[in-house]
Amino acid sequence: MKNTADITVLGAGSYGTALAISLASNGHRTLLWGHDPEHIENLKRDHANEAFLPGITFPELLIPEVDLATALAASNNVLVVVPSHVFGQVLEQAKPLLREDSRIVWATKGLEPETGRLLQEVAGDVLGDKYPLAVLSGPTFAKELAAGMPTAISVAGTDDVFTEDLVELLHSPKRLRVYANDDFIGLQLGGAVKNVIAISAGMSDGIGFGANARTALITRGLVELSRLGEAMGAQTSTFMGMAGLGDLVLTCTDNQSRNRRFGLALGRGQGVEEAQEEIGQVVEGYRNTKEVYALAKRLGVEMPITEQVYKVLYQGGTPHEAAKSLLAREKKSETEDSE
Ligand SMILES: NC(=O)C1=CN([C@@H]2O[C@H](COP(=O)(O)OP(=O)(O)OC[C@H]3O[C@@H](n4cnc5c(N)ncnc54)[C@H](OP(=O)(O)O)[C@@H]3O)[C@@H](O)[C@H]2O)C=CC1
Ligand SMILES: O=C(CO)COP(=O)(O)O
Repeated sequence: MKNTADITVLGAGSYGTALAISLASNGHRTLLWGHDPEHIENLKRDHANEAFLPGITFPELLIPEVDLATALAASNNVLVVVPSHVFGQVLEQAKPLLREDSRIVWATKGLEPETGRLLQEVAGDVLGDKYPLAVLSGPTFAKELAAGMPTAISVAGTDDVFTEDLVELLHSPKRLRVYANDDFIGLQLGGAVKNVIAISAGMSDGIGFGANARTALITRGLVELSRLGEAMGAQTSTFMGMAGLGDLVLTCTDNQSRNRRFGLALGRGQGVEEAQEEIGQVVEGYRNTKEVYALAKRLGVEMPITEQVYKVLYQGGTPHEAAKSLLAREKKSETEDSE
């Protein structure tokens, strides 16, 4: 009995812990696995994750676990919440320890480094097509979720029963609305591209531009996301929902976003490395700008904001030059799609 759980969460950083708190608050026994034994000892001792979510006490049903085999044997529902650059590696580690009936969902937002593949492709590559897969995506700052503040999120995947079960596990009439969605690709892409646009919004504010510029970036960022989504087989209507417009507005406008704060620092003249170090947590958009830009080029999709963020992060461009280039673009119709 001791080792059974309703769900196991892999990744004991800010978002993995917040989701584990939310699930346990819903009355589900939740194992939270992390790879650092000292960190997990601290979680057990403090009944809180003081390193990532200070001051938030764990519900009783949240159990920190350091042994991956124990964590994966405890439940067939496995929620992966590690940064995208270690996603494949963590699945490789998990693979020999999974159960026959395991089902895998992730809340990681990003693409695979170097290849730019969607995480569904990475999961398929590592695990084959035996396990149901799903993704959670939407505007959800870890701290607010963990504090039980009202939040909404979307879930989509390969298996309707799994998607519905995830809605049941996560949904709370008091705190968390969970929308089922059938656009697996769109939800993943929205979560990756919004990080890049949040960096651009941060840069704009860091330079000292105002609400007009920020809003223009969000709006045209949404157009870039929709164009890329269309080229990849997503449903463009998805991007008017939680994983598109929702997450863009959240991360482009609020300083809880690490991607936005990273952009702010760059806009104020800090270097890329210094800005990342100062944030001290994962800034998915840093790596993912490279992947999103490469993907857009490969598919022939025009993404001028993404291109400018890429130039600042990887080609020595400055935020001022990026702004100048965007403003100096050819005049065009707002609804024109190809240019
Ligand atoms: N925070 C948020 O509000 C939200 C985050 N997300 C997404 O969730 C994902 C995780 O982000 P978040 O929790 O915020 O990041 P954090 O930086 O807060 O935490 C990342 C965690 O992953 C751990 N980790 C790193 N490498 C490995 C590994 N190889 N095996 C196991 N664990 C590892 C880190 O451990 P260590 O510290 O030891 O390196 C750390 O505990 C990202 O893709 C992010 O975009 C999505 C929505 C909201
Ligand atoms: O994805 C997030 C909120 O939905 C978190 O954003 P950051 O990774 O920019 O902090």
